[in-house]
Amino acid sequence: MNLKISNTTKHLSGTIKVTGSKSESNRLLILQALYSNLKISNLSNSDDTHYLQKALKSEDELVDIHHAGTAMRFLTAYFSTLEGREVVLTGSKRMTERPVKLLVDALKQMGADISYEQNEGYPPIRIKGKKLTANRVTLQANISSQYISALMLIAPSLPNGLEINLEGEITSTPYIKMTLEILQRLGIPGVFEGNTIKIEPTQEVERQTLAVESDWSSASYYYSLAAISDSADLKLSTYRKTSLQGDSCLAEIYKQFGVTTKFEDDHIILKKRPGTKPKHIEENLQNSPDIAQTISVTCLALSVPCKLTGLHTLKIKETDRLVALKTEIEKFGSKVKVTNNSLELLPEKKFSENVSVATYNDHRMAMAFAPLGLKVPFKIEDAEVVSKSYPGFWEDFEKLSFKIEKTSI
Ligand SMILES: O=C(O)C1=C[C@@H](OP(=O)(O)O)[C@@H](O)[C@H](O)C1
Ligand SMILES: C=C(OP(=O)(O)O)C(=O)O
Repeated sequence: MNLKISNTTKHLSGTIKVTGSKSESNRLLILQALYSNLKISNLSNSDDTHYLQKALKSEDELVDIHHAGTAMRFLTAYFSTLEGREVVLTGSKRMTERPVKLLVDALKQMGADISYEQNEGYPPIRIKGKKLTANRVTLQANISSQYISALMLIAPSLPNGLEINLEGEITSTPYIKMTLEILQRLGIPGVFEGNTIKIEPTQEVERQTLAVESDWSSASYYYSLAAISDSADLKLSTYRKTSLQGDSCLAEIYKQFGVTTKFEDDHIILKKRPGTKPKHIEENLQNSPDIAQTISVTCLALSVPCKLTGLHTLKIKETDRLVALKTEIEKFGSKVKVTNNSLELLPEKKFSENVSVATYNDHRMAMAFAPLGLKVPFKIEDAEVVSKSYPGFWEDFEKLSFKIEKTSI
């Protein structure tokens, strides 16, 4: 499905209920599989969460989690602990290019039986579930925090708990802290100090319901809309002032664009102070890689030069996001320089017309570009990709006066 999008509204206003955080949901689902006393509310309706739920219920040997990276990593650890169960865990073509070696090696250190079905280091993998008794593991922490969260999630179910020693610079740290805090909220003792994480063995947790906060990465597209608009008044629910999600740093980052965030009850109100535009933007996004695309496009729309660093994980996500951003932003006439871990935007004041943005099976390519419709009409290819994290995205944008038409390219 290709969409032509535009929006000529001067003042943006509306109320949007954003789906639950995919990161929180996917952690809680693994924990629910280990501790049946746990109930979850406001679960994400994303494809990734859906495929994880399906995988956890499946009794088949072949388990396919499509594009869901966290599900792939979390299930690799989970299935390794299921005694007597044998699965082949696979995903989309892109998933077979997303590395799992560091996680597999760590699990093997703990006694797991995992082998590669095709290419060493990548899915599909065959896992023969075993009782894992080792209580100490070391792994490199600068490639993906998902490997570390995966180990932390199974840690309390191991007979001796787990001590995880992290080597090298730790990337995407807020996601590790989110995992720890969710464990602690369930009553599972754990600490993360320096380069060491320790999780205590826990047989049972108390009966309880944990409420998932709505997704902050999804909120980023509304921050971008507010920043690009002449004026805005947007109400997003359900959000909390103290979030487990690192992407809540958006509230701070978008102040530079004149976007204010007011926390009220269970929602936030975004307002745009008219006439505020930064001279340039410089951010290290090592702790919040998923908002790199959003910020790049906000800056493109406002012709604000920007330099984003800490982007070394972007190459192994749904697509190589650095290359994808450069290719698609340059279609609008601006220049982009990328390295292995940074992106620099050298914007032009005008936008090329009749651009068609390719999305590379990456939900965030579609959603990050969408707010640019406030400045110039353009097309988005394969717009249904948004369902990976936010299936209702286009309906929600229509509520904000976006004109969205199906088109052939
Ligand atoms: O643990 C998580 O829920 C996630 C961790 C991050 O991945 P990396 O640690 O690979 O950067 C993030 O990009 C991803 O969308 C979700
Ligand atoms: C990187 C992402 O997801 P995952 O790694 O779980 O596929 C994302 O949602 O931006």
